[in-house]
Amino acid sequence: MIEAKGISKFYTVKKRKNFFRTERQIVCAVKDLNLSIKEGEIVGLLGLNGAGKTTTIKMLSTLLNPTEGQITIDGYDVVKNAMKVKNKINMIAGGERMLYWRLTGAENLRYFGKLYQLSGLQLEKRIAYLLDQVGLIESKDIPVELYSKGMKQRLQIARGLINDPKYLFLDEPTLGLDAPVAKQLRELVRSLAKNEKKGILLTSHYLEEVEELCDRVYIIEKGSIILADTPEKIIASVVKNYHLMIETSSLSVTTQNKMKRALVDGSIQFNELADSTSIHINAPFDPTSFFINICIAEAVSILKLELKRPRLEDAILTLAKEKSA
Ligand SMILES: Nc1ncnc2c1ncn2[C@@H]1O[C@H](COP(=O)(O)OP(=O)(O)OP(=O)(O)O)[C@@H](O)[C@H]1O
Repeated sequence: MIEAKGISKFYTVKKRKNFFRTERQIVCAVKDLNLSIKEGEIVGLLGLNGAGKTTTIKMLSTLLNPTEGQITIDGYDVVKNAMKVKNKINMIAGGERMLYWRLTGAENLRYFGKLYQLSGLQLEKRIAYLLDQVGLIESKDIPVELYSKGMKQRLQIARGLINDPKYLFLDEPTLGLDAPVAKQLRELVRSLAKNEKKGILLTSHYLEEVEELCDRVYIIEKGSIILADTPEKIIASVVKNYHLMIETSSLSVTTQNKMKRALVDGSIQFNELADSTSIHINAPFDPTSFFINICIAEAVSILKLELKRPRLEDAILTLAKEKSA
């Protein structure tokens, strides 16, 4: 398990005071942050620009030392045992960094494998396995500069897996990819966690991706965690607005009035159609079963039913609005 306990990071920056003088200023990028990632778990780290995500990932991946607090990976302190934990982790970033364009796909993996002291048959087997996993075996001898964006990103994934890390940090892994390629990558990420039991920390600006993949999500703001829970619970705790549309056989005024009275909290609107009525309900709870029961009791046939449930994006927008209010 990765565990961060009370970590903070302060940067010292020089600010120009006037033409002749600069003064030192302390920037607090991360403040007293607690976080954990278990094996087999996909954990999301969300926050607005400048919230402290990159700084947190850099500390978790040994690229930066925390100013305060402690991070352990399977019990090893990342500062005191940096070499030991480096073999347990790796990072995959979106975009086109971290690859050598003049080298072929296989040569890139060979180079990165050697950095992890892999060599000989063991390394060649690993390279072949990973190229096969990410669907690049046919293109292994082509220079990376001739790869498409999707191919480069798949090679990034293979590179991040070269040392068979137990924990992976994924920073915007589907950035700029077409929908089908992004979908394939999400499936691979899910399989790495569920089948290979890797612990994964994911940052992404695609909130649907986070909602779909993550078991738990941390929301970070100004360097501190303000919410930590499953996506469903975060949505339920922040957004209290469900929209239900039911199209039924034509409703009498009496039945409409009964429905109005039954809905104690929320709003209801009826639109008469040619042979039916469409009912629009806004409520701070999921009103589906409640209204189905009323329809059954009133012998009303349901022709169509659509529930628009709130999404993680709605929760993040609500939180941002609350903070700026
Ligand atoms: N090397 C640095 N020196 C000084 N300040 C820094 C440094 N790196 C980050 N910061 C500051 O720390 C804060 C957190 O930055 P960080 O890059 O961790 O946020 P982020 O959530 O990753 O943002 P983004 O989504 O824009 O990448 C910001 O105020 C940023 O300006």
